[in-house]
Amino acid sequence: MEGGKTKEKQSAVSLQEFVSVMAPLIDLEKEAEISASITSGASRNLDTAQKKGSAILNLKCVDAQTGLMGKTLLEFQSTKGDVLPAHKFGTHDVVVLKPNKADLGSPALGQGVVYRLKDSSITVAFDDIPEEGLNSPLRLEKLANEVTYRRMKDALIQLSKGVQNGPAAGLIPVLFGEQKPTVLKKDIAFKPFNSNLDHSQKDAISKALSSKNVFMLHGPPGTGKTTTVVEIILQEVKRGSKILACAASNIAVDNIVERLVPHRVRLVRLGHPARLLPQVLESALDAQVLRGDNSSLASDIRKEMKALNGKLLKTKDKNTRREIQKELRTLSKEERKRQQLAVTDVIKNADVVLTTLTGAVSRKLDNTSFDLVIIDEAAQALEIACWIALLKGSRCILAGDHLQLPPTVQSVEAEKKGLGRTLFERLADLYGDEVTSMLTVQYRMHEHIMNWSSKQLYNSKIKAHPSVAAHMLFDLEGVKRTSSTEPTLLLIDIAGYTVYCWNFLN
Ligand SMILES: Nc1ncnc2c1ncn2[C@@H]1O[C@H](COP(=O)(O)OP(=O)(O)OP(=O)(O)O)[C@@H](O)[C@H]1O
Repeated sequence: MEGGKTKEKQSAVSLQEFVSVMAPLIDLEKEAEISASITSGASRNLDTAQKKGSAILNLKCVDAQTGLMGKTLLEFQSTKGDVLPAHKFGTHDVVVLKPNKADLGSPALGQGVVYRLKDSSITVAFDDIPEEGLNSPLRLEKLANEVTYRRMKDALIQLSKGVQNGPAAGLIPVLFGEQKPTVLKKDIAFKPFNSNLDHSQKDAISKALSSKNVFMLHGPPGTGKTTTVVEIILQEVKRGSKILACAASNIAVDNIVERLVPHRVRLVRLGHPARLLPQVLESALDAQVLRGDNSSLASDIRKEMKALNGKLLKTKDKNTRREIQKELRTLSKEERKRQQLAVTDVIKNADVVLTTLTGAVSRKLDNTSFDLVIIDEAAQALEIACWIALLKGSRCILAGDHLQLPPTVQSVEAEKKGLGRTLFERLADLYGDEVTSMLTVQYRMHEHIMNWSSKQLYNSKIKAHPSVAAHMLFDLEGVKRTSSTEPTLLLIDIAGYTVYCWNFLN
């Protein structure tokens, strides 16, 4: 396996060492994130919070729409001008809505996920519409993502105890170097769904299919890592495997969903609808639940309950009231059961469940185990986040490139002590070529751009596919051949206003 020239191999880590080292590092990282957010001591004051970008004050609610699978979308604008003040909110952030004048620690009117951002407005998806307070000035506060840390801590606890009988019982010793990985001696032949696969992709897929516990797909930039992951999923579904496919980011998960949908795979995408790309919403759990029989039964029950509640308000007779309340309790129990059944049905019937790594902790997956857990972009995910998903399966495939950017770690101390060292990198050191295949044909860039990284990082093994090897910007439709489109690579030093131009063709 290619490991770059400067990287030093680190010694194997035991399960117990991993657990004891990681637990305090997760706390450090959580503290670093909280201290950058509104709840920190440094920003107890709302104006400071707004200056830091973690709160937007003086908002008015200008529109409310239902949609997005039962969520309520509330749009907010500034009461003080056309443009929102500078802020650090992004789509997918979890936020709370409060009256503008409420104290920092006061309860929220509602919690939601940022759905859309414009210069002049911010739209948030709420599960329930806040009942009161929307007519007064409001503010939004960005929440530190504490849930993620809690989920990682839980995975660590599960790892350290009680997993002996879980689905990953056989996988854990292999990933901590206590047992050797098992690989079938004979490569598995398969009939590809994608007829364009190159030799390195086919070879990797064959090896992935013959792996018994762990396989690593090393995909340098533009070499078709996700294309290969999709083919592996299709082949595994054909074999009858139930698969959990994850990545650290929502966008990477959606990318796989989009590529699987044309193959009519029975799949379900878990996650808040406000966080999904519009083109994958049909595959979302919420959408499929709403289409199910149990869900329409639950909705009938809710209508019945609404009518009964109306009757209850008008009834004075004690006995009749008691009867109605009893009936309401029974109906409420039935409604919850139907909702849960609707979710269970969808997950049970799916061959592929797709979610972010931290989303894999969902209660909805509590009683489901998988034949295979696939993690895309595994070299950009914290190892402990990978374990949230890995604990649910007996076999795993990790796809990534540990020679590209590592995951972002906010705490300098946690970074120094190893929080950012990925499972992908660790296994590359532990087992290397034994469990790894590298993709070697790239489909993205001109050969001259590729050559540098190929030589420095991948032992000159990467080849450019003929379709891109010599392609130039001016080959694109509508792009003129000029001094700035002629060079293969143009670096502009904007700090010194000096333009350096490398024309690799000369
Ligand atoms: N065998 C192939 N034949 C032709 N085109 C291919 C092949 N494999 C991948 N591609 C194309 O190469 C591009 C990169 O593929 P893909 O997105 O799967 O790669 P990746 O390695 O995941 O990318 P990234 O560098 O973003 O991680 C895509 O446009 C894809 O369609």
